[in-house]
Amino acid sequence: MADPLVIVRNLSKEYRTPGLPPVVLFQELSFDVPAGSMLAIVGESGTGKSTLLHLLAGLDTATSGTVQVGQTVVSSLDPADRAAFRNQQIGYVWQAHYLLPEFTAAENVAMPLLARGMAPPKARQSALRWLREVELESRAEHRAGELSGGEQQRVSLARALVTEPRLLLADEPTGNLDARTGEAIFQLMERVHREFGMTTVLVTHNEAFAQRCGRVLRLGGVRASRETA
Ligand SMILES: Nc1ncnc2c1ncn2[C@@H]1O[C@H](COP(=O)(O)OP(=O)(O)OP(=O)(O)O)[C@@H](O)[C@H]1O
Repeated sequence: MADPLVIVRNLSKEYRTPGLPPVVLFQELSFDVPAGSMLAIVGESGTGKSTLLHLLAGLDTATSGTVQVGQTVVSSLDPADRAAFRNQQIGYVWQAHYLLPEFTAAENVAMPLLARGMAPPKARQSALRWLREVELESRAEHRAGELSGGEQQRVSLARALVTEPRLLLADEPTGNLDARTGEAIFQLMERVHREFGMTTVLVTHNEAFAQRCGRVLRLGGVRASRETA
């Protein structure tokens, strides 16, 4: 078994609003994600799947417990260091892909590299390479707003991968797509995982996709049960 890339220990998350009962998402959750593996997070709506992904990415802070990615204890970073950690180590595929519709596919994919200060021609070259990987090079010069939902999700995947992150996090990447397009996106993620050994954690409502990941973490109420993770 490979060394863990992600180590989660005793992670709890609850929301407290004065005058309202606390919302407890999960308590004392502990699991590892071995380097090079693919983990699905499943569970009913509202059980905290997106919140857990946010905690892994350092987009949110836990009530207690720790999240470590590689040598970085994400849960103890200040906000500026968390942002730097995300830019350097995390690729994130959002459910609503958040592409900039007026910019071309290539420009959208290049953006994380430009944000790092890479020279535009070099960033463009990498963007085109990743658009080729997601089989969308022919649409590189089309505005994102002109692409179909499935094509936009492929651009979003290329944008998440262009920085060659250590960890790919995807929040229901097939959620808004028809079954055939969802299958194509999932196959693409499987291929990236296989060919690049990309450690991948994805949230899905699709049990068949979850089983294909090999490792499943099921969230349910205040108790999170581990199946094969
Ligand atoms: N600031 C907040 N205050 C109180 N409750 C919150 C707050 N933010 C999120 N929640 C609650 O936390 C719960 C978990 O939300 P989350 O989006 O992580 O669930 P999910 O499992 O990803 O759901 P879905 O499958 O519907 O996307 C929800 O019930 C939500 O209302």
